[in-house]
Amino acid sequence: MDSASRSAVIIIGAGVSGVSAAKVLAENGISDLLILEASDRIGGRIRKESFGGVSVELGAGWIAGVGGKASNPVWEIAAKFGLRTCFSDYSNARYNIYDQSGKIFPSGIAADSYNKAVDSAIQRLRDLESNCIEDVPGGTESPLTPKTPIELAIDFILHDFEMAEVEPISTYVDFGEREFLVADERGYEYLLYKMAEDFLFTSEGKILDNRLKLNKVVRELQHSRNGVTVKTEDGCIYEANYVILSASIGVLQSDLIYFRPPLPRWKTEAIEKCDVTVYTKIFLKFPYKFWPCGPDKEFFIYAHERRGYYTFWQHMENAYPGSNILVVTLTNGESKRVETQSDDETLKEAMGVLRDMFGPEIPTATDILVPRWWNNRFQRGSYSNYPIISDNQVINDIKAPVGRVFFTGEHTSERFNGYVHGGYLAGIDTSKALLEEMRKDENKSFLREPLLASTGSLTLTSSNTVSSLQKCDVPTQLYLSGKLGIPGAIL
Ligand SMILES: Cc1cc2nc3c(=O)[nH]c(=O)nc-3n(C[C@H](O)[C@H](O)[C@H](O)COP(=O)(O)OP(=O)(O)OC[C@H]3O[C@@H](n4cnc5c(N)ncnc54)[C@H](O)[C@@H]3O)c2cc1C
Repeated sequence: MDSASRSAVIIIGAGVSGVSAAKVLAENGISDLLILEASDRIGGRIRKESFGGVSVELGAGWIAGVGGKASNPVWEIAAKFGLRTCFSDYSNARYNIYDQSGKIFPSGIAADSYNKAVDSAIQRLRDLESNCIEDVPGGTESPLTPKTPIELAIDFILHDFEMAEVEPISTYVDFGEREFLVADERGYEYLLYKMAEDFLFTSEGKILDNRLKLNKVVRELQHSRNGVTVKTEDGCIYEANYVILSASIGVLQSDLIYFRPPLPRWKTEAIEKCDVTVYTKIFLKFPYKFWPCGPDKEFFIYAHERRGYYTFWQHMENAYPGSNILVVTLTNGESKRVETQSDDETLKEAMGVLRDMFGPEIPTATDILVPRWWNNRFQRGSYSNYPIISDNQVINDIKAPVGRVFFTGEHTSERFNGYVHGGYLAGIDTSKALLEEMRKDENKSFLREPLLASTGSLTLTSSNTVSSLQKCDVPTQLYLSGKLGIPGAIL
């Protein structure tokens, strides 16, 4: 059992933000770091699994935001390491809408419904901006409120999928509107291993460095001006000068991690204000194809009177020809509902929908994979979703450090929250902010040397500042009196 070993920085979580944060620290000479990850693998919400003979992505699947003026950094890393991807063309999805009797809606009706839904969404946005209505699901009834199955299906596509959002999204504005599906047997997570290789000891594709500790569920963070003590579920205690916490917004909203002293109110209020989207991709394997194939048929939609009921479908023939796999995406309420039932029940429902669309003769899927992001206590959802009209203070408060605890993760990315590149860039930003803080701390310790020398007790160096302070009463008093060290106002 590890007990009270002390590091310069402990990073909690080895998703993309934790790994990118650690890499920046290592590149800046902070090799005395420790990564504590709750699960038995790195990657977090980037996660592949073998299914039906291929590698499927349970979490992030697309590199979103490609082809614009600026280059998406994740796209650059993918290109550098030759990750296999496949362009996703959503533009025809709205012309592949099936009703419950298996008929495809004529393109004119589909186009009219789509335009109506866009008008409705724009109107709603304007109303929200002028504070006419509260942003509640279902909102106020208007003639444009979706009611029929096709309207509900399009409304779902518009609002629950980023590809058809009506308000501009920084990812697409900055990096471009194209999206590429990762279709690589090594998985999207391969990029994380390649990033880790730069600063952790690896051999034959495995990370063997003991600065990465898996299966370490952090349950308590005790923080003070002197440092941070981290307690894990298995009873281990780690100490550090600083902590970077990359757990998701859903985890921060849960009671998994106990802060001592508790986080200040401005922090907890901001954390509560951010919504969590649950987004679930259900994979189904069939003995043979019975759906139309081809690039313009990759995505198809099922119109049902229940909004979001097995609405959005994708075949995997473009990514993995011959795989005979379909993917259906559920969100929020439907995701949570399905997470609580057995996979057999889910299979039955999905088959009912497919038989509506393609007839009673189609074969039953031979295998099903249902990820459970909501019930995963290390995730509690899929990604952050700030209110459309949100004030910048919320996100600033979410990412602001509390004393020696720094926060990172996709939810702390002002422009790209919800995306892999958001997590990646957030990790870099947080580490840069921490390095800046460490530099300030170092300068302060340099300034206080003559003062401390006059006490005749000890001289602090930048590397041992915090641990020495902990051991010595006199400088601790000076430190706590606010004359030295980090400002008292932080806590
Ligand atoms: C189903 C789904 C689909 C998505 N699709 C896309 C997509 O197509 N494109 C895209 O760009 N993005 C997509 N995303 C979002 C993207 O995956 C995330 O934005 C990104 O991976 C988040 O990275 P992160 O490092 O912020 O968090 P995480 O990946 O969640 O990393 C945090 C890590 O902290 C660990 N942790 C949590 N609590 C503790 C604890 N107490 N102690 C120790 N460790 C802890 C977790 O196990 C995890 O490994 C999707 C996400 C999901 C779930």
